[in-house]
Amino acid sequence: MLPIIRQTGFSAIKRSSRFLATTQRLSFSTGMMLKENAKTETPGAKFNYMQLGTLNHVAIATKDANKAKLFYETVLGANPANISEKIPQEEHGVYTVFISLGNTKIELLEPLGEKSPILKFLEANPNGGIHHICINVKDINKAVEQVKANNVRTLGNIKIGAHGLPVIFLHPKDCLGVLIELEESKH
Ligand SMILES: C[C@@H](C(=O)O)C(=O)SCCNC(=O)CCNC(=O)[C@H](O)C(C)(C)COP(=O)(O)OP(=O)(O)OC[C@H]1O[C@@H](n2cnc3c(N)ncnc32)[C@H](O)[C@@H]1OP(=O)(O)O
Repeated sequence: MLPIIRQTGFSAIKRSSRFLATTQRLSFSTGMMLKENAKTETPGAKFNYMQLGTLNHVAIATKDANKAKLFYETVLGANPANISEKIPQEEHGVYTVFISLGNTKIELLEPLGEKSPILKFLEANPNGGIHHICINVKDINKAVEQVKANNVRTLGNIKIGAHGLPVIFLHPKDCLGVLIELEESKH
């Protein structure tokens, strides 16, 4: 039994059990070794404070965003009023088109420039495919602190994303094979 449980009574036991369950789930699902001292720290101080929010968008890489946009509109019946223009995101090396679905969005990504981060993905997947998911977080700095404490690599620094809000990408090799973008948002 951990020293913290012996010393601080029943409510601490409940909190510690919840915390340990959380760290065990994290350890199981990511297959990563959690830092040795994490189990003895105050519940919530190092883990689970980033407050994962709703799904912001699912991003689909494509060689031609206008063609993809037409597919969503004409074949899948997306309301044109819910589809954005194709917008260059110079800092990210992509063009984006957003299709609002009410509770979330689809982001169509087309490469912009020779250094676009989605070029290799499209080489490997010439017909395009799901490139990343974006999840809202309340505080991106805390989120970065928490993922780094769990040995998840961030890709580059926090940047301003397509919605004018801070975003950061997490390495797919550290996230069960999924490229994850976190966006600081109230949702
Ligand atoms: C506008 C903005 C916004 O929404 O606000 C955006 O969306 S910007 C959207 C575009 N921006 C970004 O994606 C920024 C973050 N992305 C990156 O830094 C990069 O694209 C990486 C994810 C590191 C991939 O790098 P790179 O293209 O050089 O490929 P790589 O061949 O070295 O990839 C290393 C390993 O990761 C895998 N890998 C690569 N891309 C992946 C993806 N999207 N999902 C899952 N796995 C992926 C590869 O298969 C490879 O695995 P193996 O080693 O097993 O073969």
